[in-house]
Amino acid sequence: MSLHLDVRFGPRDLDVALDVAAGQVVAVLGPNGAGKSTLLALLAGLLRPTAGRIVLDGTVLAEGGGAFVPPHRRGVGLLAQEALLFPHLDVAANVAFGPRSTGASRSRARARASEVLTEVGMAGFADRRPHQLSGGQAQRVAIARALAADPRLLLLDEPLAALDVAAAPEVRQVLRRVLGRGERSAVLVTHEPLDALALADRAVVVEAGRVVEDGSVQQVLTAPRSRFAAQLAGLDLLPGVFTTDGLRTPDGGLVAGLPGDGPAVPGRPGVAVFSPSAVAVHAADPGGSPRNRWAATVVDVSPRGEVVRVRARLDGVRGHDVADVLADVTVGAAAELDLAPGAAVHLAVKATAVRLHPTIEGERVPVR
Ligand SMILES: Nc1ncnc2c1ncn2[C@@H]1O[C@H](COP(=O)(O)OP(=O)(O)OP(=O)(O)O)[C@@H](O)[C@H]1O
Repeated sequence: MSLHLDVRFGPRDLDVALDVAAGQVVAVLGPNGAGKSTLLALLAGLLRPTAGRIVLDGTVLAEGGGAFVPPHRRGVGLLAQEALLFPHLDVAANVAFGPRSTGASRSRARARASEVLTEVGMAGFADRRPHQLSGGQAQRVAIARALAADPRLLLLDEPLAALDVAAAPEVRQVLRRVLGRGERSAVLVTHEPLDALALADRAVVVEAGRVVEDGSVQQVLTAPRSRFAAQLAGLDLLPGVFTTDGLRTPDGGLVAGLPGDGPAVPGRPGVAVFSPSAVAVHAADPGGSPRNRWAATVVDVSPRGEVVRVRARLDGVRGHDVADVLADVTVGAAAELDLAPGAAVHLAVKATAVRLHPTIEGERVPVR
């Protein structure tokens, strides 16, 4: 199976292109309201794209203003946050429901249910009713139900989000097993970077209805190019435009750094990424090289284990919260500098601690 999607959904300003190769698991990350659920709804057939198309294994599932395959004929399985089992059916009948509704005989559907219940470690629960299951067990049954119809593509919408901390690991294990063999393609919407690391091969970051980042999960979390991924990874990120000397940031300054992944083409957008631990905080301008020094105002100071995390807003930028820089300083330094919201500070970070990555923001991801 392979998925090719290049769609617009006008009412929610979504414009996304995405290809998923056979057996690949793609995690879709992004802030609230970014369009992740809308993307899944378009794939599942709950919404029609206003333009563009979705093609699964050569079959056009939906085309703006044209073809539209209804949800139950798509060969797409959807797993939601809640298990949503039929309360009046036992576990086996819940799982057999999918194959039955696509025409399998009763015995064939039962046999298939038994196979997938074994796969998720729930074979011993076939006769139970949903109300006799824990949250984690119910979600494992829901996974079995999604698999029973042999979907060409699995859609997972925050499958662990509704589970308590004790149940999430066992369900994550089951998903690892189910997705880890490279036999099933899946799109996994998650807020949790650990789930992306544990379950996905690739991560796509969606912000404001656009793909702003697409790479291996590792790459997205260690060398983020989007504000959202930088927050997930706990890194600083300043957006800007490349010049021949570095990256011009919204405060008008120039950031120098080491090359990142990809070319720094003058005039093209990029980001400077660095760790809060690499940022030095001073009461007065430390002087020295003119680069990578900013006058800033402290907006928040919070303890964080052994260090104090300072959030400071660059003075050259107005009403632009992307220009906040996080700095981790020792408790002693925070006291000595008398750091509190409103304090004027100077920040400095060495060029060798900064990576300059090109970004795809504002561009369409090329469709292969
Ligand atoms: N049923 C709806 N009707 C109209 N607009 C909607 C509807 N659902 C979502 N939207 C809007 O569409 C945009 C994308 O929302 P969507 O739910 O897809 O984001 P999301 O990334 O899934 O967010 P979350 O992480 O909060 O679930 C948002 O601006 C949202 O307000």
